[in-house]
Amino acid sequence: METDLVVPVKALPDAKSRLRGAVAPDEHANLVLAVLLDTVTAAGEADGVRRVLVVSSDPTVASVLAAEGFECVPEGPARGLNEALRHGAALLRQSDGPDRKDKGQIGALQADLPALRPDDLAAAIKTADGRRAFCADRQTTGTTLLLSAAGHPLNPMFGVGSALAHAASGALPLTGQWPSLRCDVDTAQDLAVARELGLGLRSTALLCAMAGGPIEC
Ligand SMILES: Nc1nc2c(ncn2[C@@H]2O[C@H](COP(=O)(O)OP(=O)(O)OP(=O)(O)O)[C@@H](O)[C@H]2O)c(=O)[nH]1
Ligand SMILES: C=C(OP(=O)(O)O)C(=O)O
Repeated sequence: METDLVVPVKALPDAKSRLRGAVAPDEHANLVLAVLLDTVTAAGEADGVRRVLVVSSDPTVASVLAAEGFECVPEGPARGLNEALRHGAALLRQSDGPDRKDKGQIGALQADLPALRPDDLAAAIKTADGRRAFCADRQTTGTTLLLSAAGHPLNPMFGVGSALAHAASGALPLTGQWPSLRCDVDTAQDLAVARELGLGLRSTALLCAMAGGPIEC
């Protein structure tokens, strides 16, 4: 069985506000884009992943992803992270052929995993084995990956304390090590941890290119 992933991204001027200050103000949007590209590149290379669909109404996000060959659709009429995820999941389900209808697993993957390794994501999906499941972030309170049960709705509950909410909804906590899947970057400190794990090519290139930036190359 293969899994389709929805990756939500806010409008760039508002995105990753807690990460502001990690790089110069005029590089913030480029950092958000580099982190996104590293995330979707690794996700697309993971065994068990069939499609990666970004949901964002930001035109720059859409054009950068299109240029790199990734799928992006605008948000639907309802605003908010969980609404964007539901919208992406519905579009994926609608486009399923008869062989997959009502059988596929859909996941929500955060867009801020710049150290993501395809093998960590593949191992988490394999462990879920078609069950509703989630992977908590390294602080254990947030969620970096939520998987629907095969053929069932995603029912996303992202937001403050989402790990508890997902567990309470019956999702299986995925407890493997998978540090790259747990390291979402909300703050400059998270970015430093991701850097220790090993950033993807885009984030590495951006940070290296910045004179006096946080990475010495
Ligand atoms: N499409 C869409 N994505 C969203 C929305 N709200 C949050 N996201 C995305 O959901 C993911 C998780 O959100 P956060 O980690 O809180 O990221 P953020 O909201 O950009 O960060 P902060 O401004 O620091 O809270 C990020 O990839 C966001 O871009 C939304 O309303 N629509
Ligand atoms: C919205 C979430 O992300 P974060 O905690 O990284 O803001 C979440 O984990 O549910």
